[in-house]
Amino acid sequence: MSLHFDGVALDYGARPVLRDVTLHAAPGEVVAVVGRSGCGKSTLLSLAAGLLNPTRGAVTRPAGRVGFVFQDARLLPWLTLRENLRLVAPTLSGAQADDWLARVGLRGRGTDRPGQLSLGMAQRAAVARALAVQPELLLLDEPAGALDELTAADLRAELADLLRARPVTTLLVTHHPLEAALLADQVVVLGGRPATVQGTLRVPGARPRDPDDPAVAGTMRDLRALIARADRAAPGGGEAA
Ligand SMILES: Nc1ncnc2c1ncn2[C@@H]1O[C@H](COP(=O)(O)OP(=O)(O)OP(=O)(O)O)[C@@H](O)[C@H]1O
Repeated sequence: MSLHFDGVALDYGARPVLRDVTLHAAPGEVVAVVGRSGCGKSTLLSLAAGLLNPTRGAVTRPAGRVGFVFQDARLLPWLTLRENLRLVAPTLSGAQADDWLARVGLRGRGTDRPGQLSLGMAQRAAVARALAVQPELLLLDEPAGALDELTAADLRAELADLLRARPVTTLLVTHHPLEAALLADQVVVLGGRPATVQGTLRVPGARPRDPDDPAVAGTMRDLRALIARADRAAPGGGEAA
């Protein structure tokens, strides 16, 4: 099922945040959204989740469940990993929950509590929880943002494999050009204040992609050029600008 933003504007009270945002994610497609801090990426995810309504324009969302992964795992510390999964997917048996954990490299950890995990393991458990609901839409908000680079690389590889095994329409917010180049089919660059779509890039090559593939480096170059052009076209577009 697909996700469509058509001419979407969003104001918080009198404050315009997004203007004329159009993007389309076909069924099973991964669309990455990159942009400077504060430009409205989380707002875009809230619109995609149906937690906010656009001020103007239309958001057409897949009917069905939504899986979320945030920058931090947000597991309930007093529950086991198995119980954390079953809290959001109550129809799962304990064995099925363990199976999801095994798919993200956490075989045999179902009875652990979040406090027993490293950051990277907790983040993988959050991915398992998001996918265990069998979502029609997956929303990833900087999923590797809090991880060191080696752990982030593992998580990205894990996500790439999972999304190939079971494609889900996905909106991925990231600051990281490599993450977009590895995981996305399409990258949307947001910029300006209020933020508009400054450009869209189709990422060549089938997923999963090898980080050492020269095509991935080429995508990152193109993406950086697009971001730099967006900065010139819409200066002052973010808190970091
Ligand atoms: N509930 C709200 N009410 C008013 N303003 C808000 C609200 N939520 C966010 N904003 C403002 O809207 C703008 C966009 O915020 P948003 O969190 O969507 O940006 P972002 O690109 O996700 O930022 P970051 O990358 O730092 O997470 C910011 O200027 C923020 O201060």
